[in-house]
Amino acid sequence: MSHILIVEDEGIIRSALRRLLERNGFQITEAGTVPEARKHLDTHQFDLIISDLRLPGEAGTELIGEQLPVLIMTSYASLRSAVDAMKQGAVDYIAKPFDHDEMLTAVNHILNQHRRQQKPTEETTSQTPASEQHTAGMLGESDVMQAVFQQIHKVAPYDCRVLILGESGTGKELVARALHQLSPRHSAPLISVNCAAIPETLIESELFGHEKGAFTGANTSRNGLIEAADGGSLFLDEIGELPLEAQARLLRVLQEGEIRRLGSVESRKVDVRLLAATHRDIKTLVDQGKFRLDLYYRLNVVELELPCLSERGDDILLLAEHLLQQSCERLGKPQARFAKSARNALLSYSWPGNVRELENRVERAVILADDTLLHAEDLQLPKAASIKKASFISSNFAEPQTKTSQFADADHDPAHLPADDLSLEDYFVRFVQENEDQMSETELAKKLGISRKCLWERRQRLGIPKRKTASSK
Ligand SMILES: Nc1ncnc2c1ncn2[C@@H]1O[C@H](COP(=O)(O)OP(=O)(O)OP(=O)(O)O)[C@@H](O)[C@H]1O
Repeated sequence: MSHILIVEDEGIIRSALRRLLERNGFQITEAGTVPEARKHLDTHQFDLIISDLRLPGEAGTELIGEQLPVLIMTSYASLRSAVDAMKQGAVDYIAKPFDHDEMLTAVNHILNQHRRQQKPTEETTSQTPASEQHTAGMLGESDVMQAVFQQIHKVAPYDCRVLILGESGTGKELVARALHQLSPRHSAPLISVNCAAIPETLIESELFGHEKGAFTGANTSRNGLIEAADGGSLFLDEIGELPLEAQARLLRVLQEGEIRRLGSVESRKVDVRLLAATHRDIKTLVDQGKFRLDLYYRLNVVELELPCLSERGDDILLLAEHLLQQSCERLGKPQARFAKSARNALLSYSWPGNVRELENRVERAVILADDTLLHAEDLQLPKAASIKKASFISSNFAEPQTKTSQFADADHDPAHLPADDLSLEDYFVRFVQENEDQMSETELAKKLGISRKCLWERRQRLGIPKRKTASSK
């Protein structure tokens, strides 16, 4: 079980965070100040420190450098202080009040990454060729993944822009992290922005920053995320969703190496390495007039394409075993293993949701199985006939009998139900699946009467990643 040290002087926040993390299987120790935290560090082994930035006496950043990952919380949601913390070596930051899911995602991500980083060190001593097996936490022994790792190692040291392509859940964000970690910029921040998750009206001010009074509600001036990445790398995920106006501004930044905040007449120099990713076929977006050709050329200095999970052969088992071990540890369950039937099922399923879907199915199997030997049924893989749609829908749900997971049976797939029988969620799923090939995320959100951020969040919650289609990769 991972042991986390929480350093927070506000008792209410500290105990709320403790409850959240304990409910999710972590062992917790609390401290109110940095000296108190140091006493615990002297006597106990920890896997992660989560510390408030501003504490009475010494700042939370004083704990950085203890050989442990430090996640900084800041109620002063100023990007500047968070970025400063990252420059000093914090692995991530989170603004208070934090969202529970966001906190758990950050914690799990950091712990996974930390564990993976420990492994290559152990393996280097036993002469394993590190670059071929693990590239900054990515697993894969298949030829296709080895080719990807080689490309990453070749490209990372140079300052060139990289466009990462691949279906949803194939590991595009991990590739961006690897490129940053293996680059000379690794000690500066990597700022990741999901262009599909930021409301269209805010995207320009988030990226480029703004001056006071630049628009209604701009009460103070603010740095944008591009400036926050100065000296480091900027990862623009789902770049295909960037509105055309923001594309024009981004193009200017790339051409001139300068940024102009909204409402400002002055430009500032920025030194940022741009990494971008999309699951869409960006050339089709260019043909449709939705993506600027000149920006595409600027971004696409090196193109790196990730194979779908089903093309990675035995890597499916390698990843599944790894995820199984991680899930058992995280959930505090005895170590489980796959029976032959489960291994065969893992290899013959088509994995439309790729590694993310595999993660979800393995974790659910660990939670629900009564035994430590997991069988094919425990993975609840949809039958061949309903794989294409049903597998997306049930992949994120822990309970086997939820309304959504019953779609694994094609008769209950919302695509086959008459419109009158649909719940609002069914309707949402059906509408998205029927229209996503012809519409951009912005158009879909507009038709549904919700924001793009909300669309993105619901896609995550309902487990309907954007899928490969004629107009998307
Ligand atoms: N080769 C790999 N080894 C280990 N874990 C992996 C690998 N590839 C992906 N993952 C894990 O799968 C999950 C999805 O990966 P990631 O978020 O990088 O995918 P993505 O392509 O960026 O997805 P999306 O397009 O939906 O944003 C993450 O939890 C990541 O850690």
